[in-house]
Amino acid sequence: MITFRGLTKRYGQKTVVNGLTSVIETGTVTGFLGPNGAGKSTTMRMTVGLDRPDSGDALIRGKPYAELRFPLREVGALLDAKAMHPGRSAGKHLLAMARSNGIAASRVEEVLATVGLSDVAGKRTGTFSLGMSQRLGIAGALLGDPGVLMFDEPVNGLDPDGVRWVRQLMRSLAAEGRTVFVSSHLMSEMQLTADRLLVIGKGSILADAAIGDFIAGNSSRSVAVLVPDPAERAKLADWLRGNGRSVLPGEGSELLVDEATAAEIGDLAYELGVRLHGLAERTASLEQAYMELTAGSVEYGVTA
Ligand SMILES: Nc1ncnc2c1ncn2[C@@H]1O[C@H](COP(=O)(O)OP(=O)(O)OP(=O)(O)O)[C@@H](O)[C@H]1O
Repeated sequence: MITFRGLTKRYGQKTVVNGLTSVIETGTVTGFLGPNGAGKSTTMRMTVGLDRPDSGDALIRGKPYAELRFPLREVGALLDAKAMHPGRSAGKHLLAMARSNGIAASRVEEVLATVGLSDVAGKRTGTFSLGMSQRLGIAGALLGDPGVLMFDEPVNGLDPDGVRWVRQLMRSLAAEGRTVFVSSHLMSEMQLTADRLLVIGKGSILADAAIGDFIAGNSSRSVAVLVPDPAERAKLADWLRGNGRSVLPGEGSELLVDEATAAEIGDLAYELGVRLHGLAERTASLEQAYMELTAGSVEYGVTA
């Protein structure tokens, strides 16, 4: 569990993390989302003692990071994949980390195998591609077998196979009862990986919810209805509009009815004698819900 209590960070005049209060639960993957510059990395850095909060705190299983005797055994973090000594081999890099935290040297081989880097254990990390560095960073996070894991954009630079591997890894870490806190800009990936979401904009919380509730609460539900006969299509659309419903023409013979259920529209069509070729509820994607929620919090956007 990670607990944020009024966590606040200012750089000069700017408050980049503003009174963040939340509990990141064990046994779940919590996605940490927000536009560029929202304060995600700063929050994660403060959690592992790399930045000092101006007020408030972040606790790992109830303790500040500075009070953890062997921090790598409590919390593993991948924050900046390229932040390692370029002249050191992957194996030596992990061995140094293990030694500093009283972790058995045998863990090095284990985690290298887990991330698929056993064959390049002797290679200098400076020669690694971004994807390999990400894998090594993940190996470092797993090294101490910690109960809390934090990953800042872990799929950055990974190929599709690697992206899927990270997704499965996050899911299995959470299934083992660990706390997994992960930031990403890949909404489709987050939709597949996360149980809960913490969304921030300009340093403040915009949403803290289960992913299903987040999508339902930040997007409208619609039903796509396929009515092959134009006259019947107009009849159905007119009836709905006459009853205060919002109806938009879709592709071809399709109508899109806002805030409706398939059962409701199916029953109505039956009563009106309108023949249907299709009826499907459209659930919004995480991307749509996220875009609607964060529209006012994008700092570094371009106007289309
Ligand atoms: N060392 C620093 N000195 C001054 N400002 C900083 C420093 N580190 C971060 N900032 C500022 O804090 C804000 C939050 O940055 P942060 O990297 O935490 O955002 P983020 O949500 O991780 O963004 P991204 O999605 O782009 O990685 C930004 O405006 C950034 O410019």
